[in-house]
Amino acid sequence: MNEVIRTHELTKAVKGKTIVSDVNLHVKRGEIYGLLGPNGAGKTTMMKMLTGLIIPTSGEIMLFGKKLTEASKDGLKRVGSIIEYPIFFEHLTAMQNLRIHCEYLGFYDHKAITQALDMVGLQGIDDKKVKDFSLGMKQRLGIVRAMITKPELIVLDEPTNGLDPIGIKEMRDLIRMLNKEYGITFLLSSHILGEIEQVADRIGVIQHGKLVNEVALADIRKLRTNYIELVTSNVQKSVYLLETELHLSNMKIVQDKKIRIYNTGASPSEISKMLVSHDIEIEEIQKHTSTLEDYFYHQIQGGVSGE
Ligand SMILES: Nc1ncnc2c1ncn2[C@@H]1O[C@H](COP(=O)(O)OP(=O)(O)OP(=O)(O)O)[C@@H](O)[C@H]1O
Repeated sequence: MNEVIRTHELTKAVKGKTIVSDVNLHVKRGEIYGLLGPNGAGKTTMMKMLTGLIIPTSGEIMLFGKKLTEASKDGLKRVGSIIEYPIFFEHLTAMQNLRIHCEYLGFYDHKAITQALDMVGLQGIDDKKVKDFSLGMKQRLGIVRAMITKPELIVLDEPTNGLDPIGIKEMRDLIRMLNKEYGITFLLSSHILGEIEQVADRIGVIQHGKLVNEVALADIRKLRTNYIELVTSNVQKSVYLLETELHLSNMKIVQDKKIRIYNTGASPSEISKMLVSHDIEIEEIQKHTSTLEDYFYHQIQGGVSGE
């Protein structure tokens, strides 16, 4: 079974308002899948349905190839999750919190707790109460708690929200390590492309409750193109000269005064030298590479920021 999650037309409506609409999501075993979308797009609602916290209005969820229903929640035993913020008993230590969690699950294995603490670098904090933890440590402890039952899939809702840059990097490294060393599949959500692109293998873009696209980051990177952008008031004559003098053919006029020249062997200085020698006035000339932001911007027409 290569697919850990597959949904078919998954939909959630609350009080007549559709929050998640006909989503067909596919998460493959062993990958880090990033669900990317602006605030309010429906990411948390998706994750709540996938982890059995809320019931879909319609559609289907397959977890590890088995249908998730009210009557059959077997697949959830193989899933760990943190949805929204991890909540702890603040006046207790990490170990005490984890013991209570294990007792609640009816699963007590002291070794599994210490192993999980070691794995995320939280060893040696036995006496420290959770109220004295940084947000980054709380997030790590949340992951320990999600990992105790040795899940094959971990679902994390905005795991870097509120963390400082060092905390963000540590969280990213931890997710990567757990994925590579222990083969854990991850489903993460974020509203920041710059963050998710550094950790995810594949991205699903969600907006207004709809999954706009699912794409492997490696495939988008292959689509990146280089181009030179030229601004001049004499567009027609410039195009003619570029074709006849430099034998460039792959270009388009993108605005009144702007020409984009794609896959060119010529450099901006060669182009400007040639045009100037024909009395063309150049207002601006610059080399560009299309970015991931460009790609996603076109996907959702400006709804996701690359901040
Ligand atoms: N129980 C509910 N009742 C009414 N509206 C809800 C409910 N749950 C979510 N919503 C609305 O549905 C939309 C999607 O919410 P959701 O929390 O899933 O989005 P999100 O992508 O996770 O955004 P955020 O990052 O801001 O949490 C929002 O407009 C939210 O206000």
